[in-house]
Amino acid sequence: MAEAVCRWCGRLRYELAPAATSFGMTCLGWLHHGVGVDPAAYAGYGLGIAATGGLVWGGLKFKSTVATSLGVASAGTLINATIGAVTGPSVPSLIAGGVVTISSYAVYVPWLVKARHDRIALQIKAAKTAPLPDGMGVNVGQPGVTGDTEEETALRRALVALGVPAVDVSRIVFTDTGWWATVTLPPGKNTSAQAVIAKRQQLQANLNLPGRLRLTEGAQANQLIVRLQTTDPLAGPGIPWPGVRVSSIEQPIPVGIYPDGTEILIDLVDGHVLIAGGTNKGKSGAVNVLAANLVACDDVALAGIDMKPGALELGPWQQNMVALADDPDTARQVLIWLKGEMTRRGKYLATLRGPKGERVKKWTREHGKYIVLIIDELAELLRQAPDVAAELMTLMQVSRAMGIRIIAATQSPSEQAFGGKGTDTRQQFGTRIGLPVNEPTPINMIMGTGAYGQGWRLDELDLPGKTMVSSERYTEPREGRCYWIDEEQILATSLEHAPAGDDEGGEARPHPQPEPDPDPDPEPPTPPSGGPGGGGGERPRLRAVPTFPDGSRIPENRQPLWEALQQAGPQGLTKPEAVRRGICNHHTSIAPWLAQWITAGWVQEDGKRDRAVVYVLTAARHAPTPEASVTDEESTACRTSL
Ligand SMILES: Nc1ncnc2c1ncn2[C@@H]1O[C@H](COP(=O)(O)OP(=O)(O)OP(=O)(O)O)[C@@H](O)[C@H]1O
Repeated sequence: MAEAVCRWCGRLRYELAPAATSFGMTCLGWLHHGVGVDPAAYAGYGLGIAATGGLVWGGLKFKSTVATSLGVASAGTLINATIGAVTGPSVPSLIAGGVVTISSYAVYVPWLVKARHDRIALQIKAAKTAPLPDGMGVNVGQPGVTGDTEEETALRRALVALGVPAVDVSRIVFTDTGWWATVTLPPGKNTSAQAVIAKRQQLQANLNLPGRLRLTEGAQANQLIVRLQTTDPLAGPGIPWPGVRVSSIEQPIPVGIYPDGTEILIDLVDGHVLIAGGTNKGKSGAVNVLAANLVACDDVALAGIDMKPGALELGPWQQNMVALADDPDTARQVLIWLKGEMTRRGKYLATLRGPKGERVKKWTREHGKYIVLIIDELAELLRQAPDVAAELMTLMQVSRAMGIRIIAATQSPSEQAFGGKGTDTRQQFGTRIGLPVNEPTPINMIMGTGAYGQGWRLDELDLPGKTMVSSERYTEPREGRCYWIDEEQILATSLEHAPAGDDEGGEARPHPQPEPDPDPDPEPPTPPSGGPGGGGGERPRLRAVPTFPDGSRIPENRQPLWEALQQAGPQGLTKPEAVRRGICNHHTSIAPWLAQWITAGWVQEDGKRDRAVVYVLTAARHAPTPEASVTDEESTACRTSL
């Protein structure tokens, strides 16, 4: 309390000076009255009043405002003290004190305002006209540019040296991690908060205080919030993930913490989530923390698209997922399935009525499981399969009401990465988890238009996993750090929450529908009768894409010939035989294809049969392991049954 009062008095020292002087002199007079005033003292008071009167007379005569003002102030103060000394604490003394104080303010306030205005104007002029040689800065050593703390003084002087002397600096607030203050900037050409934010490095250098400087725009365009972080509680190798914390997707999922120890919460039911940042800055960490919590939710069916070859990132969660795609073809199938599921759910919701007979417009866990699709490397997906952008857009726009959520992670959040003009899916991400980036350019792409200027400085996040989250819950930029989940935790969590009793996962996720057809069926099946229905939908059946031994895709028109060669085995196949089997007709030119395959070493000519060349597929010897071979079976990366 005492400290707060002292700070307040320190801040307003110029404003309080006349009142303090008058009060002090009145008290001195009363003290003198208390100890007894002798004739010599009366003579002293008289002499003093005469001398100050003389000063006033001299000042008026020689037209010196300073001497006159000084004389009037001193005379008033002395008269006040004399009355106090003569009468002691009394009504006349109080009246004299009041009159002197009020009169002094009548003169002092206009002077103070003018002096301050002149000083600021002078500083601005000095900064703008640069009377000093370039690079020397403005001399800010003059008394007057001071605050009531060392930090405020440093800040004021740093701003003056930058050419934007503060009109006002709010009281500095000290926190566990540093301090912050709101600065009101002067009018001028380049004195807006935005302009100062752009010169952050220079201001930090001018400030010359240890710590990291952060600047954001305040409530008004001329207000600047200055934060200096002197200690970083989020530093260090990582904040260990505390384990699964939710049992339903409708609960907020903790993904990290803020410096004050509060958790960063993601409300997945509120909307889709974008996770974006530079390479190796912690995207997978954030994805895994979300996935680890989601696999533990009974009301979630998880699906994944991982564009890292071999589903490197989402692979560990495969057993907890209804489908995991790892290439454009299977990704396309997952999206088609999801769209079918969306339609099915929409039709199911349309059959439901609320307690008052109203239509049900929003999916909740009572209607069945939510479906969460995690896409790792969104940009890569849209680059390799640009045609899915429209599919994705539809899903993102419409699927929320049907209990479908998308979590997309990307490291190159360009417009193209979101589907390009017309299908820019960015607007659909209600929650954005921004991770460190190497340069400011992608910040507005990730956090939204104008975010950089509003302080979403992802480029200033200095450690992997550091994050700024924008969502309905968090509207102000604030630095936090994602939990770090290690491989063992991922494996243990995945195992713990894997569907029990069946490696293929069939038993663990009871399905309201009979085993689905091999091809995704966009027709909405009838919701199950009785229990809470419609939630499960069909597990997508992802088919492996036939490929040549080098992994490239076999074009559709060549697949029958390739398969016929496979079936023929060492006996080989001739063109007339191929024609007889309906693979081609006499006019189809299959020679160029066969020539290509011979060049690639997959097919060999093996003499003649009935005067026609026999072609034998030798690629079996080069073919990959059975798991990866081209068959009618599902790809192992893309499990299909629940
Ligand atoms: N939350 C975190 N806390 C501490 N360290 C982290 C955190 N997240 C990531 N890291 C560190 O950064 C490294 C890279 O993280 P991660 O693999 O998640 O990045 P990424 O952005 O997914 O990479 P890529 O660009 O290859 O997809 C990790 O190996 C780890 O050392």
